[in-house]
Amino acid sequence: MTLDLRGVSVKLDGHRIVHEAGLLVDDGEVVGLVGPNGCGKSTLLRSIYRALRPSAGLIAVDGDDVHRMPAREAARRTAVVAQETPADLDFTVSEIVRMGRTPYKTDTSADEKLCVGALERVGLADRTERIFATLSGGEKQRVLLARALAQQTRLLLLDEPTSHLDVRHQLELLHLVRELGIATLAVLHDLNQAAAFCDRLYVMDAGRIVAGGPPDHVLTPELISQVYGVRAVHRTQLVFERLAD
Ligand SMILES: Nc1ncnc2c1ncn2[C@@H]1O[C@H](COP(=O)(O)OP(=O)(O)OP(=O)(O)O)[C@@H](O)[C@H]1O
Repeated sequence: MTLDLRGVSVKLDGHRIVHEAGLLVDDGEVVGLVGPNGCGKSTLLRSIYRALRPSAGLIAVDGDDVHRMPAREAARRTAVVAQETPADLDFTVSEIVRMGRTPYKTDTSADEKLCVGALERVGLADRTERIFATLSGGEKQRVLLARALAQQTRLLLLDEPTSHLDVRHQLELLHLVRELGIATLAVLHDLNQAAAFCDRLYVMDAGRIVAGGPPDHVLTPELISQVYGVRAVHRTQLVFERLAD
């Protein structure tokens, strides 16, 4: 499954927030989207999962325009882990994860098994009957990932998936996503983490994609200073790894 964006512009309330963005995620590739607050990353991601319609350009998943396919077909191809929405709050954990099966119109014991398996993978099999609203921020984020896993798509979109997670759960989520081996586009804020975890990065600034390529090529001190207005300095620091590694 590939994701191909060409000349995508998105307007909100008459303001052009994303300007002619182009990017590519190949099958099995993990690609990061980084950039300063307010540069348009979430807006671009929302246009890919059809929460917003672009004013211009093409968003193709496996060659087909996502905005011209039925919603169910789009949901069979693309899963998203974004921030929680108010609509999720009153459901139990297992109900939320079962929503991942909605595009398939089935309700079988195989679906049930898949959902239990997804919750096991994120380490929350013991929370199935809890009301989503009562979970911690990190637990909520992992439930939303379990829902995306249950959706069994070949393309995964992640919007700041580690923002509420402690260091161990951050590493576990990132490793889990890598293990899935599916095309992934992730909005990330931690540049070191993005560099370690992604095959390629795109950098956004003021609504435009200003750089793209392997992390080492993209995250130069010059670009970081131009885009973020800070100096990048190499220093020895604590690096965190999973105990299993
Ligand atoms: N309805 C709206 N009308 C006008 N501008 C909007 C609207 N919604 C969002 N924006 C603006 O669009 C810009 C891009 O927002 P977006 O959430 O895509 O940025 P982001 O890069 O994901 O930021 P962050 O890193 O802070 O999450 C921001 O300046 C935001 O204020």
